Amino acid sequence: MAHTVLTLQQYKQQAHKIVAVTAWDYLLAQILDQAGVDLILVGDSLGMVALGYETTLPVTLTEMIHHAKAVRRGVKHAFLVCDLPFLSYQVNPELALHNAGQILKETGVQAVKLEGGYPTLLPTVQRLVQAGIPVMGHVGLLPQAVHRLGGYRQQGKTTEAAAEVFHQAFALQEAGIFALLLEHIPGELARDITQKLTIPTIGIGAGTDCDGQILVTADLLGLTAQPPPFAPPYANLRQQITQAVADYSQTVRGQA
Ligand SMILES: Nc1nc(=O)c2c([nH]1)NC[C@@H]1CN(c3ccc(C(=O)N[C@@H](CCC(=O)O)C(=O)O)cc3)CN21
Ligand SMILES: CC(C)C(=O)C(=O)O
Ligand SMILES: [Mg+2]
Repeated sequence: MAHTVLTLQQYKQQAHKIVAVTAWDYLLAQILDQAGVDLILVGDSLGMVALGYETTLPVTLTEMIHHAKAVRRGVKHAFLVCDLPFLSYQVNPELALHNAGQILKETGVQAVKLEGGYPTLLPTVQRLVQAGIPVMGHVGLLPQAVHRLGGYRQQGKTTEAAAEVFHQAFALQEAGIFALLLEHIPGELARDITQKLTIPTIGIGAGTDCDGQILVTADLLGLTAQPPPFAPPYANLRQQITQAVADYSQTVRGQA
């Protein structure tokens, strides 16, 4: 059975953890879906892992749509979400609805995710939800705000900063998001938010007490040259690929 927003809500109620990963192409998406993950995010981190940009800021709506269409063809069961890229939703709610709607129409993903919330983005979240588009929230470390934050540092460390993340989480739930991504915040803060919200939380670098976990697939597989400190590799594909190509090269050159 294909997953829906309801599956994710039930998982929270049943204390059944949500397994989420990112994808950017057909091949990996098909493998991830067949491996049985619950949620696949076409994350704008694809700008860094698949396109070689230094940050996620240059990623365009056209690029996200291109990758999301490829991912969609590989996914049959997982709930499929696409990140709204930088500047596709911050200008005003109407432009955000136009862009999010274009993503849903052209790619077949089921939901979109956007970074941040209170105060300016709440009307935007409401606008999308009213139009029938499920929206996932994202608080804590916001990679699209890397220049304002001064790096990819952990957020919510002081009492005031923690209260601010908490406030954002509640305001977004109130605005109608169906799930919330918590990135790079202390585990206790993520646990408190998870206990107090009725919608599921999905953590990355946010401890073990969220309703689910997400990792960038390149980090999970050990493909990334310099993964974030909170992303443990579950395979060593970078090294295995290097070895496979070395073996192949030796075979070919041996045929001289
Ligand atoms: N491959 C990949 N994995 C990710 O999880 C990811 C991306 N790319 N791109 C978008 C953002 C960027 N992320 C990152 C990147 C680096 C750190 C990191 O190195 N943090 C250090 C401090 C960095 C600093 O001070 O600037 C840390 O100790 O928290 C954390 C999250 C998470 N996201
Ligand atoms: C936090 C992560 C999962 C994300 O938004 C991305 O991969 O773009
Ligand atoms: Mg993202």
